[in-house]
Amino acid sequence: MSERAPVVTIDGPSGAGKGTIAHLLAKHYGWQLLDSGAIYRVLALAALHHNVELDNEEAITLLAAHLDVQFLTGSDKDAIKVVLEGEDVTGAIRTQECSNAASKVAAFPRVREALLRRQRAFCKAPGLIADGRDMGTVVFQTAPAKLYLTASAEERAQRRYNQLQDKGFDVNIDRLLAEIQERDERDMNRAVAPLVPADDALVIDTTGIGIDDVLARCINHIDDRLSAAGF
Ligand SMILES: Nc1ncnc2c1ncn2[C@@H]1O[C@H](COP(=O)(O)OP(=O)(O)OP(=O)(O)O)[C@@H](O)[C@H]1O
Ligand SMILES: Nc1ccn([C@@H]2O[C@H](COP(=O)(O)O)[C@@H](O)[C@H]2O)c(=O)n1
Repeated sequence: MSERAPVVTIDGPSGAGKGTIAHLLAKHYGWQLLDSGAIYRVLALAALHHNVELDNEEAITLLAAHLDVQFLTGSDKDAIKVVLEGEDVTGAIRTQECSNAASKVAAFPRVREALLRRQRAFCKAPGLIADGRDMGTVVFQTAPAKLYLTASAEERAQRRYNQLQDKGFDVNIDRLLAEIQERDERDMNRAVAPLVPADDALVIDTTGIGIDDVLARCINHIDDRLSAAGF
């Protein structure tokens, strides 16, 4: 990690609003953005493409160590293009199949180890907003400002339902809720880097709170923590 580039970590379960807030914060501060979930999603997709069994830790670790992925920012800074082995997979990594597969491969300790350096390389001046599950607890443990966003599983399922409906997908809310609960269970109870708030994270329960309010609370906290840390 570059010595003086500050990192803000945002962890939490699926649908808590991490990605939304991370993008807004990256824009607000003019910093780099790490969507670490996208790395696990790309790895899962690579496994599916190469017919690697999702329970084969050794083969998945090898894939992780050699993952040929690029995150490209074009003129529209909000849109990050994800390219796996030369193929644009920006949309393909967002399917429900890929979400579940990502959370399976993410449970392997050696896979997580193999992806650590790649994630830390995102930390560059003037600063980094890092979104994931273990950003504050493992990957950027010394970050000066840490956030943990959460919301009830029902609200998170409703948000995902609205998001998918807006995109024209026909979805079933009970199924979305079951998938969110299954992923929470796997992410929170795995042996390595389980999803928990870092001891020094500000936890925000966003149930019933709009995006603008959540953003304002995050900025207040970050500004306080950065100035306390001398940034
Ligand atoms: N506070 C909020 N109130 C209402 N809707 C929200 C709020 N925060 C985010 N959303 C909406 O919820 C959906 C999911 O948000 P987002 O993708 O940011 O979640 P996430 O935590 O990054 O999920 P994942 O970990 O699965 O990527 C989006 O459609 C977003 O606009
Ligand atoms: N730091 C992280 C980020 C993600 N994961 C796993 O990947 C899955 C997909 O993540 P999204 O944020 O894109 O939904 C997630 O369910 C986790 O299993 C992780 O382990 N660590």
